[in-house]
Amino acid sequence: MASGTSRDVLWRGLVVLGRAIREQPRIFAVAASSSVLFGLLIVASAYVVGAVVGDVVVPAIAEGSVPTAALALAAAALLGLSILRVVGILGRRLGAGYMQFRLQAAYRRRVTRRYLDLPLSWHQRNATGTLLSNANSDVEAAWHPVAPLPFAVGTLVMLVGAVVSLFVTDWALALVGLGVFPALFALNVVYSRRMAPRQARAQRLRAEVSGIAHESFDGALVVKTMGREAQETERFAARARELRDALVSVGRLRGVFDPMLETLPGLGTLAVLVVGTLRLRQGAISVAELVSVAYLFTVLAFPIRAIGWVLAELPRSVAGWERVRQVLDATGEMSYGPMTLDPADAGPVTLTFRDVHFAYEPAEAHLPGAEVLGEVGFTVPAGRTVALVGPTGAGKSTITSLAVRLVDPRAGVVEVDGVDVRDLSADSLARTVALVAQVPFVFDDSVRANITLDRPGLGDSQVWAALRLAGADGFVAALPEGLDTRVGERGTSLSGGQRQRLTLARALVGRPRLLVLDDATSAVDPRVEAAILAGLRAAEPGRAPTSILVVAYRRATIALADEVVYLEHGRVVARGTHTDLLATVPGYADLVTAYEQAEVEQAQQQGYDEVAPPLATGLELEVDR
Ligand SMILES: Nc1ncnc2c1ncn2[C@@H]1O[C@H](COP(=O)(O)OP(=O)(O)OP(=O)(O)O)[C@@H](O)[C@H]1O
Repeated sequence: MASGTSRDVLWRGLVVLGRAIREQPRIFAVAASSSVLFGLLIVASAYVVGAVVGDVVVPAIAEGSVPTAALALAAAALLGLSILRVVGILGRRLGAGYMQFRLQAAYRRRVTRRYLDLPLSWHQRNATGTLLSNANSDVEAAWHPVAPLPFAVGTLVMLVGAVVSLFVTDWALALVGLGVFPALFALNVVYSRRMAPRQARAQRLRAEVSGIAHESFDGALVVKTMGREAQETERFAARARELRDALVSVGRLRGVFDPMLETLPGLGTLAVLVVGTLRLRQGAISVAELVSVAYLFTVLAFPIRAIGWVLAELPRSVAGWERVRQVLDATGEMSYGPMTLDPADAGPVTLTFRDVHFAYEPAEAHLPGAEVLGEVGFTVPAGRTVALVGPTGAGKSTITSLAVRLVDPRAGVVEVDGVDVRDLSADSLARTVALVAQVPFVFDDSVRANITLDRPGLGDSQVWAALRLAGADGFVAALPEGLDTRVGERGTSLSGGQRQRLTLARALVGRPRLLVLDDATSAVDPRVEAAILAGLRAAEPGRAPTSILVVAYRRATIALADEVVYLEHGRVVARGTHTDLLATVPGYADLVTAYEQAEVEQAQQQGYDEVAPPLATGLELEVDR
């Protein structure tokens, strides 16, 4: 079983190497041919050294003088071989390095590109730490054996050359070679087979350690506030210990096999000297030939290790490659249609949900996912605001994800201006709709970069206009370097409400024709929130009002909406104006009242991060509706 598995790993490893060669054929050709040149030069140098000893040194000792011409020729031959060997080493090393690092870079790009293409459901099933490990250490591991590969290929050619030259020299010495070389090869194979499960385990544990570390850092707040430091440290330490043990076991195996691999060629040289001396006595070989063969055995030892390096790295490479391939082969990415919504028309669009059903993919693929939305139908008319209201878990966030096509419905259709969102091109969709999530994500960059995200054609005037609309111009202007202020990792130098408004400005600067707000201003003072929403609804010179779908919890925000869609258990229970629903739907009235009480308590307990400015004239009337 074990050897079957190792054979399997060996085969799969060779397939991975084959892929590496197919991807970088030219660089591999340069590196491998340099290495073959080096290998053949090793064999040649053994015979040149033998010839120098036999034809120059021995006669010189016998006669007590050295003919200058012979000495000069010997020196020139040895120097020439050395220079050619340097060329071979240079070509091999440069080629192998280029090949390895180019493959790593290409696959890092492919993996991260794939992450961006894969759907939200895939990301929800895969931990961030694992994704980091895939793009980093798994890609590195996959292409690790590429570094010694050209050397190993050159060594194989060198071995064939060495055996042939041994047979040409003397059959008895050739038999010694035939005994030692296959034994070395076999030892390398046994080594790599033993290494296979150990390396695979270490690679898996590396990913797990990275996953736990990432989760602990990400959840540092929870860990600290809940006093879970010790448990979290132990959780990490336990897996780190497993990794340590796995690596120690790798090291132990190395410790056993490395000396054997080192000793075997030495024993070979000894055998050559014993057998060679006998053959010399019999007059079957000359001194030059004996020296050549003994020298050959000495210099062969090191290159043969290259085969071992490749074989020993194969299991780790296979483990890394399989994990990388899982990402590259993962399916479920959304295919986009060819349609676009007329970009010249920057006016608001109509969003329509028609009998939409949705279920999340279950954790276990064979189980059916429970339906979280059923028969959902409503419309956000162009330029109007619709509020989604419902108890927790009712499906509000799911609806916002469907509206911006982060996920697709199981049945039914989501339309923008009468076009199924699945038929829209990715570009057109991104230009038309924008989602602002409850948890804002801010990059460790300047305020300006966070808002423009390198989208073309966005100057400072547009950035300030968006900040104004998002109610963020005041605090940004007060920052030490204004738009150039860096906001720290995840915007740590900003308050929650400031971060939310920054992400709102980011969505607004692209002038979306439909804005989807998933409780996007929850950390902002309610009156500021209402002012922002009122500003978005109002048409200004040069700016049409936006269609807005907003998940709302506050009475003031809900009251601003033209229509309220009230959800319970993934179904639309009632639609109408806030006032109508208050009067006719008891569940709705209870919920809004409960929200209001919670709001008052929150305001009393913590307040908000910024004092509300006076509301725009006339807004108070609207809010108090
Ligand atoms: N990634 C997910 N995988 C599986 N089920 C999910 C996932 N996200 C949400 N759900 C389930 O879908 C249902 C609707 O969730 P959703 O987040 O849309 O509700 P919500 O109304 O926005 O809730 P809240 O007000 O608490 O944010 C819930 O039952 C929830 O458990």
